[in-house]
Amino acid sequence: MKAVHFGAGNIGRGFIGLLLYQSGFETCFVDVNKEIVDLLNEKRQYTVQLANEAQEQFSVENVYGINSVENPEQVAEAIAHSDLVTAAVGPTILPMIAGAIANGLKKRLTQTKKELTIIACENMIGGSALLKEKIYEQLTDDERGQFDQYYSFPNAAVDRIVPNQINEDKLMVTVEPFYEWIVDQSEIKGVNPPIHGITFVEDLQPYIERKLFTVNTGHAVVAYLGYSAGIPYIAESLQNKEIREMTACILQETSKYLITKYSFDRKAHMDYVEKIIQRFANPYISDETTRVGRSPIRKLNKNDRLIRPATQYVEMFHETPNCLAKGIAAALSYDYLNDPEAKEIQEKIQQKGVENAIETFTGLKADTDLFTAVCNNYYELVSK
Ligand SMILES: NC(=O)c1ccc[n+]([C@@H]2O[C@H](COP(=O)([O-])OP(=O)(O)OC[C@H]3O[C@@H](n4cnc5c(N)ncnc54)[C@H](O)[C@@H]3O)[C@@H](O)[C@H]2O)c1
Ligand SMILES: O=P(O)(O)OC[C@@H](O)[C@@H](O)[C@H](O)[C@H](O)CO
Repeated sequence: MKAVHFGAGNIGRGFIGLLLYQSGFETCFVDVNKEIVDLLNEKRQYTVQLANEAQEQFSVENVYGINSVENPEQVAEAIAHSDLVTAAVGPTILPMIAGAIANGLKKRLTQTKKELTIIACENMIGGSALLKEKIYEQLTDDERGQFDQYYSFPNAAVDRIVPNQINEDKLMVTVEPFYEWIVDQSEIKGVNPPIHGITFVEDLQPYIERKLFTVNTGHAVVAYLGYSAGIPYIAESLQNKEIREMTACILQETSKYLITKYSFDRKAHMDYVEKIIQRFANPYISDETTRVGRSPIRKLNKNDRLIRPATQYVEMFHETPNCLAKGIAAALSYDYLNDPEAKEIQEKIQQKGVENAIETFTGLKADTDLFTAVCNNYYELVSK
């Protein structure tokens, strides 16, 4: 079996590539990073190491790379002969890989009429659906009809903390032991991809919201508050009492929303939250606050980990989630200027004021209690 995976980065190599190999796939990594692609082609294998006391190592073999800038034709050819296409490039990059996937899928139709599953493994609601939308924008009506018949784009939730790597061996990836990959099987045409480690579900919504609004909401807040306190790493940030308590409070708010919306068992959900805080505190991982806080405009989007649980909370309980409001304010105050999105937010705040920035980046309306709470928390944070 052959898989084409876009994005040979942390999660691509450290999670998706590992499970694909363990499930018997040959994996073609498509990336724009020449160094990584060349190394994959030279070594044809790499090592994944677990971030725990035993530091267990796994060898991932049967891999190669294609540089999509230099060799777009090879990418199309690989997709035409593949049994699975996956991606982990980041939500904002999905539109940029859509053309290459569209070309490959068109070529595939000239050679076989077998079904194919395409899965975007990004931290967002509806990642594969967005990829499909961007691919379909490039097709004729006739091609859309054929794609509808053979290709499916099930959404997914992917969970494994993979920090930025600082290994001498540039292909090696250190990952946390925990992992979860959940795929919406109701969308799949033909048989489910035979990957050990995927959990197939009929309705992904509870799983993706639980993951995004617990792991990623909590993670983002630790990152922004940690950064603002001058702490470079996530685990170290959690040792700060104020940050730990604020994170717990925010996760109480998202839990209240999730438990009410999806009727999760309270005890099981609170155990899930506790386990996640322990994962953040993993002493064998050095995860930078600037990695976890990266792309704050994306994270402040109305459908992402901060605003969506806050607005859903207001809608459901008719009260303001004050801790989430502080987390949102912390994201707005994130002034790591090497991050282009943080820079853009800070420039907007300087030029037009924080009220304008809140409206622009979060979509919150100025006459709401949540907007006022975010604004007040922002002024409090920056005056410290
Ligand atoms: N790292 C994690 O802990 C983690 C966990 C779960 C989900 N995710 C999600 O996985 C995605 C990737 O995250 P990551 O941490 O692996 O990031 P990363 O930066 O390590 O990897 C992204 C890779 O995509 C490549 N890329 C960029 N543009 C490309 C293009 N046009 N074509 C092909 N490849 C391209 C980059 O060169 C890089 O190798 C994100 O959506 C992230 O939210 C990450
Ligand atoms: O990848 P992002 O930028 O959406 O979020 C940063 C981290 O929270 C994220 O990568 C987590 O490590 C991951 O989602 C854990 O499963």
